[in-house]
Amino acid sequence: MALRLLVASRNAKKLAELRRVLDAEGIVGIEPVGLDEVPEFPEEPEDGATFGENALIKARSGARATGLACLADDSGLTVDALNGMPGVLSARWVGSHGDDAANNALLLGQLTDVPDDRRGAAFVSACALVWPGGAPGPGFTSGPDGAEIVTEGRWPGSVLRAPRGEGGFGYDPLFLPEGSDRAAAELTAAEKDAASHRGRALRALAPALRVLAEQA
Ligand SMILES: O=P(O)(O)OP(=O)(O)OP(=O)(O)OC[C@H]1O[C@@H](n2cnc3c(O)ncnc32)[C@H](O)[C@@H]1O
Ligand SMILES: [Mg+2]
Repeated sequence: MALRLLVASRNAKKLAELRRVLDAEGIVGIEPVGLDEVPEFPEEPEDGATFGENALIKARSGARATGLACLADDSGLTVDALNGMPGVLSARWVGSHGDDAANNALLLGQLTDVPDDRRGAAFVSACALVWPGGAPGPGFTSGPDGAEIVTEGRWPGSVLRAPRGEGGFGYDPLFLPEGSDRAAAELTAAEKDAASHRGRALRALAPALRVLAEQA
């Protein structure tokens, strides 16, 4: 029987990306389930100082509430000219949560006077996997809600001067990946997954997911 893995995100587009990369990795014996398929549980504030801390907050609370192995991503855009911000505040840069258009407009405004050679930025994703009852073993350490592992992926690039493209979500229309002549929002889903911070973090987690699938 396949092991049920809770993929804990309230962001539908992020969730779709996580599911897509999991699918592409072809890990046999894991069945991803969404938050809408488990009984509701209270959300904990994402108040960590780093992406890794926040990813663990989400994955630990999902695992604790459901008893299922739980995967969570915490991610954002770090902009050099803003000393790494919006960073962990990316989803709520305007103050309220999850308004992509307003976040993008604010970021563009903040960078109006920043010249092209200082518009460097990177997307960062931390993916955390928490396994209740799991043994610390290859890659896993012991945490309060089970064995756990955190991986990180980075996608370097720069911030454009105007939005481009309709794909992806969040800051994708403003992000020009290094070596690309198209914005992240102009890439196909497969192109984004191959290069993105989330794709990289999740692929780094694949060996641990295979261990989990085998021992279930
Ligand atoms: O916490 P969950 O429920 O997973 O959903 P969320 O949208 O709140 O996710 P985060 O707390 O990790 O915040 C991530 C924000 O960073 C931005 N972001 C992350 N990954 C991105 C990507 O691939 N493309 C564009 N923007 C991204 C976007 O604004 C997200 O809302
Ligand atoms: Mg969030």
